Amino acid sequence: MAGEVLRLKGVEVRREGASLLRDVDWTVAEDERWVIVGPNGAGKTTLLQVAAAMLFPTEGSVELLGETLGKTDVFELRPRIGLSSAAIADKIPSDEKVIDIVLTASYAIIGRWKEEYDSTDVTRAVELLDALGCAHLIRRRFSTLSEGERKRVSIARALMPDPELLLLDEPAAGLDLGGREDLVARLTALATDRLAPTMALVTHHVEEVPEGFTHALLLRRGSVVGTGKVDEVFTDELLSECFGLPLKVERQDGRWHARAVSPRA
Ligand SMILES: Nc1ncnc2c1ncn2[C@@H]1O[C@H](COP(=O)(O)OP(=O)(O)OP(=O)(O)O)[C@@H](O)[C@H]1O
Repeated sequence: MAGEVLRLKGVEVRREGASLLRDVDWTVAEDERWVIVGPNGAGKTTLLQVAAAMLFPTEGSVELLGETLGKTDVFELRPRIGLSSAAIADKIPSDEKVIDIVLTASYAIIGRWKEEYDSTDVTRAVELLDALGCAHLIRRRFSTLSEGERKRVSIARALMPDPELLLLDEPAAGLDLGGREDLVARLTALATDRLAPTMALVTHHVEEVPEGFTHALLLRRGSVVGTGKVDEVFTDELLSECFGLPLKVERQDGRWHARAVSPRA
């Protein structure tokens, strides 16, 4: 049986009197690929921040890669986790070269300074960029990339330190149809790669869930509405409860689709 990567028990996050997460239980095993789905403001990013050891819960316990949050040095724990999020992309200096954005992940820093990288690091960075369809961009400045290219470079960066857990916060947000489909195909390849890390991906849209993702967690107003295997969680009932409107959910050729049920139907 696969080992455990993450276990949240009774996790509560409160900020300025508001409950961002309430009594969240979530367990992730090594060979699982999770999607976290929910409407705006449900707490998805907050949950991912807890899973990335970037945010400590107000209450509850977090076991992460065999360590307990609050009893371990997070600076040793964080490099074992790959995180791709808009918040990180926003911190990248505008003149930073794509190759350096990926390379600097080896030191968990943003912005190349005077560090030395050996040829193995450079080869790995180029291979990752190539796997994500960005090899031709290595000399480009990040600020000149399209939204889709930025997303793919951010994922290559998150994979650079060979993480045990890969967390992707809305990787397909802002992409056009072609860009979304290209990214979903690349994430499908990653999800079905036996050697790829354990993964959790945040999205608003079931259409963005790549094949090969095995489990889903639904969040609404900070609470878990459903958790378990994707096909047991992506039901009309649970997704309707999660988004607060009557939805019809279908799976076709391995991909999911959801639409509102017309009142006349
Ligand atoms: N410091 C804070 N103080 C009070 N409320 C906060 C704070 N930080 C976040 N929130 C609120 O917590 C809720 C959850 O935020 P979070 O970013 O986790 O949601 P989300 O599901 O990722 O949303 P979205 O899909 O819109 O990105 C939101 O309503 C947000 O306004």
